[in-house]
Amino acid sequence: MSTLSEAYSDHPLHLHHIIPLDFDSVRTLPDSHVWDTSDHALESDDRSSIPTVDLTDPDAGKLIGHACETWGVFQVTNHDIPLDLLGEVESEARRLFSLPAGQKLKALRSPGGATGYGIARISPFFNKYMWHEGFTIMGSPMDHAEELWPNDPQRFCDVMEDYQKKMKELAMTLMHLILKSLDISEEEINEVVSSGGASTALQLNSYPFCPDPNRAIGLAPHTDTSLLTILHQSTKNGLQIFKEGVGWVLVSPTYGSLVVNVGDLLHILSNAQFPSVLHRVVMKENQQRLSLAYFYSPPTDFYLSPLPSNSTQIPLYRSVSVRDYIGIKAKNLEKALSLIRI
Ligand SMILES: C=C1C[C@]23C[C@@]1(O)CC[C@H]2[C@@]12CCC[C@@](C)(C(=O)O1)[C@H]2[C@@H]3C(=O)O
Ligand SMILES: O=C(O)CCC(=O)C(=O)O
Ligand SMILES: [Fe+2]
Repeated sequence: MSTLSEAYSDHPLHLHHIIPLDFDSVRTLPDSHVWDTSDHALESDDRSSIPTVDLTDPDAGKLIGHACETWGVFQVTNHDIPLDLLGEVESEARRLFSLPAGQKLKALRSPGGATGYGIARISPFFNKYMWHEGFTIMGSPMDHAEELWPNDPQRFCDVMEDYQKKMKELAMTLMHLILKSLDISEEEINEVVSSGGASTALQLNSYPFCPDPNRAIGLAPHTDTSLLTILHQSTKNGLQIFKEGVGWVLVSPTYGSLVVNVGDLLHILSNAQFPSVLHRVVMKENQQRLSLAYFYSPPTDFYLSPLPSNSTQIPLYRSVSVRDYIGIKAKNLEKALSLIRI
C-alpha cells in the first residue's frame, strides 16, 4: 500500500510553485500577490454563525450530523485536547516561521515531495500567489527538523508527534459519531475508521504581516480533500466559509474550541448528504495569523463509494480509491467531485 506522502509525490509541482516569498524583505505588496478582493469584506451580517457542539453532550452525535448536513462545518468544545498542547504547537509553529527565510528553505518541500516548507499545493491553479507559507508534516518531522534546528530537532518533533496522536484519536471519535448519524453499521464504520492505516497530515499555516492586506489573500477558496479536517486557529480572524444562500461567513476563533470541516472524501462517502465546505482565508488583521490543520482520511488504497445507508438513494459518485481521488484533485482541483459523478 502506498503512503499519503507517496500519493502526493506522484503529482509533482514545479519549483516556482514551492518557494514562498521572503515576506520580511518586502515593504510593498508585489504585483504577483495582488488579488481582486472586492468580495472579501462582504461577510454575511445576519448573525449566522457556525454551530458549536459540546462533545460531552449526550446528543453530540445528532448535533454533529445536523451541523455536517446544514453547514459542513462546526466548532467543537470539550474535545479533550489539552489547551497547553494547543499552545505549545502554536508556539513551535511560530518558532519555525520566525526563522530567517534562508533557514526555512533548508526544509523546502522538494518538487516531488509532500512534506516540508512551501506554498499551498493549490497555488498552480491561480495566476497570483497567496500571502501564505506552510509546513506539511506526515508522521515524524525529524528529517526536516534536523535541517531547521541541527542542534535541537527533538523539541519540535515531540510536540508535533504528540499533537498528531491526540488529533487522530479525536478524528476517529468524530468520524464514529458522524457515520453513526448516517445510520451506518458498526462494521462498515470500522472499515472506514481504522487507526492503523489512516492517512493523516498536519499542516502548519502562517499568514505573515502584510503591507497591503486589502489587496491580498491568505488562502484561495478551496475544499479539503480529507474525510474531515480539524483546525486550530490563533486568535486572529481570517477564516471564512461559504454557505449556500448566505454567502461568506466569518469563523471567529473561540479560545479552546476547534473547527471541524467536512472534506471531499466524506462528501463522497455520504452521497453528498454532508457536502464538503468551501472556505478561504482573507487578510483581516495587521498581524501574523497562524493555523494548524489536521487532515484525516482512510488508507490510500481504500475505495470510497456512497455507503449502504444511502442504498435507497441513487449513488451520485462512482467508486474511487483515496489515491486516485488525490490524483484527480491534483489535476482538476474544484472540478474533481464533478468528474467522478455518475
Ligand atoms: C494532505 C494534504 C491536504 C492538503 C495537501 C496535503 O498534502 C498537505 C497540505 C494540505 C493543504 C493545506 C492548504 C489547503 C490545501 C487545499 C493545500 O493546498 O494544501 C490542502 C490540501 C488538500 O486538502 O487537498
Ligand atoms: O488557516 C485557516 O484558517 C484555514 C487553513 C486551511 O483551510 C487548510 O489548511 O486547508
Ligand atoms: Fe482548507
